[in-house]
Amino acid sequence: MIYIENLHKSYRVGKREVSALHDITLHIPKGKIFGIIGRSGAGKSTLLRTFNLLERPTRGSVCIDGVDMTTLAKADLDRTRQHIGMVFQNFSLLSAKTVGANVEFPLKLAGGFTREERQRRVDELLALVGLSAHKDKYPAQLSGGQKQRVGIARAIANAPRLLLCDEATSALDPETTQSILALLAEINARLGLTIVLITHEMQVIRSVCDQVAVIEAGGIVEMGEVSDVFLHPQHPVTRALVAEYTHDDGNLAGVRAGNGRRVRLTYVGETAYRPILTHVVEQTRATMTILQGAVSRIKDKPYGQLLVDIGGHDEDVAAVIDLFRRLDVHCEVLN
Ligand SMILES: Nc1ncnc2c1ncn2[C@@H]1O[C@H](COP(=O)(O)OP(=O)(O)OP(=O)(O)O)[C@@H](O)[C@H]1O
Repeated sequence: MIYIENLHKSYRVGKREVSALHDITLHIPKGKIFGIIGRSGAGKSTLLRTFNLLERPTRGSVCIDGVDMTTLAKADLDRTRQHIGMVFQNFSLLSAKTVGANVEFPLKLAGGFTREERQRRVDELLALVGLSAHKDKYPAQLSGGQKQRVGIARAIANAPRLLLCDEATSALDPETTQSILALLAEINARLGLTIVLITHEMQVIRSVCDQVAVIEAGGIVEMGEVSDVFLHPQHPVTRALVAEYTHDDGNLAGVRAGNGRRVRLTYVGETAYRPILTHVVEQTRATMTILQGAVSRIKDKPYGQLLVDIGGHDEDVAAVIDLFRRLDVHCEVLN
């Protein structure tokens, strides 16, 4: 649905040309939630803003549903933009207008609706985001999470095909963040809307995204299904972002264990519910010490990740690793 090819963006700062994005190529399938993660200054906002041409690329193409946005004349671009919603970190609500009027605003801009039609649509949208009781309040009377719900209702008012989220949860506390992410997931599932979000938090990616691109210094360094990238990060930047989230640096300085092999075990799907550790301990002669572990979910998929120390004779340790692999457990030997 979205194809970005060989995209470059540079800014002129004084006499210097500063490159913000270089050679970005990515494909986002229809109906998916696609996350772009990176550190501050990596180029996330610039990249997101090229999707609706708020930033015009210096080179390259941005094709949405077969139309290269960079080739559109102003009137066509304005029309196409009405099918691309955007949600902002600071909500960007009109403070002098009520919640209802904020959501109605893009419908008025688009034109073609009667007053009654607009009111019906506003009521529908406020029900969808759980704010029916707040229609006549002003933004200042709402919590951050409620403001973002208004921002989302406004962004999807014209039934866009694509929703761009610019750090939509960065200003919110962890609990509110989860409720907003759940709302985005629900909208994605119910309306089949493609969502592209940028974030600096792996937690956001893990909770809702299907696919992810990791961006660093204006280039994509790793991209793929979230379960692959999160559980088997390859690039140092991705490894660091995952390690910050899991508090797992692979060394666990200060944790004392035997002199065995330190192994990271990763398993996804149904395996997460099976008593595999008991099975392996019963079947082999090695000892096993759990140094760190988590059983959680990547979007809807359960996974487990354990750091263990496996002690015993070399052949016993090898037998354990072999048995884990036969049980579909990914083993990464760290020492
Ligand atoms: N209008 C501009 N003029 C000059 N340089 C810019 C401009 N906008 C962005 N840049 C530069 O482009 C690079 C990418 O910036 P961008 O805002 O896209 O990063 P980011 O990953 O979104 O960062 P953050 O998470 O801090 O918002 C940075 O080096 C930034 O200084």
